[in-house]
Amino acid sequence: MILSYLPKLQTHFLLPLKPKTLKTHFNPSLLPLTHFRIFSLFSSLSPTLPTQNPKSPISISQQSDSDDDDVDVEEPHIEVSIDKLFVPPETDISSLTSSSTNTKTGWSARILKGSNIVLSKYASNAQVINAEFVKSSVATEACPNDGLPEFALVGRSNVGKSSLLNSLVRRKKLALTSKKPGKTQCINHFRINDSWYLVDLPGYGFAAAPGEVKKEWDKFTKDYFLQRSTLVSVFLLIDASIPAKKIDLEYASWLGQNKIPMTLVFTKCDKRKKKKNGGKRPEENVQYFQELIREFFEAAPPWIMTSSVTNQGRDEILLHMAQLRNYWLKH
Ligand SMILES: Nc1nc2c(ncn2[C@@H]2O[C@H](COP(=O)(O)OP(=O)(O)OP(=O)(O)O)[C@@H](O)[C@H]2O)c(=O)[nH]1
Ligand SMILES: [Mg+2]
Repeated sequence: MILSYLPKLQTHFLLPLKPKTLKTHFNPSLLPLTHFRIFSLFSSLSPTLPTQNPKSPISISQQSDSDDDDVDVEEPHIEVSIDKLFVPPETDISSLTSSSTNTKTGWSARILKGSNIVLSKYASNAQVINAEFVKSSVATEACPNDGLPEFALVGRSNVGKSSLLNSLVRRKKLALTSKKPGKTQCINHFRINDSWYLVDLPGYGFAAAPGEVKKEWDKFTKDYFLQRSTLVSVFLLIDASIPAKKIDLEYASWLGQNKIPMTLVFTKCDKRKKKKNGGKRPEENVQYFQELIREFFEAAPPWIMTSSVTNQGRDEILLHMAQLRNYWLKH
């Protein structure tokens, strides 16, 4: 096995930064939704997309099964232009615009629901059969050294990193969660199916911890990103129930500048009451974030909408992790 970063061969995975510095001020309201090219491609977890004229938008509904007070049953629509799709290497997307299956391989590309991620032939063995906590570390050198591939969950304190991990492994309390920001304080390794790791990290931004302690978290977390050779991709969590935060854009920018592969995971998509959340629906916040991120990235990073309450996006993230992992293992 060659322990190299997945994206080295593909600009789609590299997400190169434009040579720009982050603006100190941004105003999402200056970026109306009409700036998006109206061209939709979506799929559910059905084997192929329905036949569509690529110029006519496809409506996709995302139903919630939660009875949370903050959840409503409105079906959101997000539109993604074809040039904003995340296309894994060796993936032919011609079948996205037709129902035809590649006759040689019997395989046909599709887009994961609530995301811009095209599913490739590498997306196998996505189920979690077992998951176990392995260790907590506060330095990269102290992390497990068995060479297994891993995915790290990072994001602002309280964004839902530990909750997402529990959702992915279908366990309520494998990772500890709290309403109080600052719960996770170490690099926590969880081994999945004895073959790969999910890594829960401390949050950045506001946390119930002294400044010096938070600086220390930031230092060992960033050192881990820069040094960890088995890190396949970072999953940067963004709260979709509130408008974009500058600190999240700065974090995405830092990851990009350091060429660290990244997937954006929008959390708390079940929180849909406009009044409670600054007047925007999660899908609107997601779209604004896409627009803002375009300032810093030449290619669209992969992104996906999730909820640890309704488990929205759980199967899709596992499929995406499977394709990143299997590609990494073969290259
Ligand atoms: N409605 C809703 N609440 C969520 C979701 N994910 C997490 N939460 C809540 O958000 C709070 C923080 O969740 P955690 O998973 O502990 O967040 P974290 O990012 O690990 O936080 P730190 O470890 O402190 O950095 C908890 O009260 C969770 O129940 C979600 O998808 N929807
Ligand atoms: Mg946590």
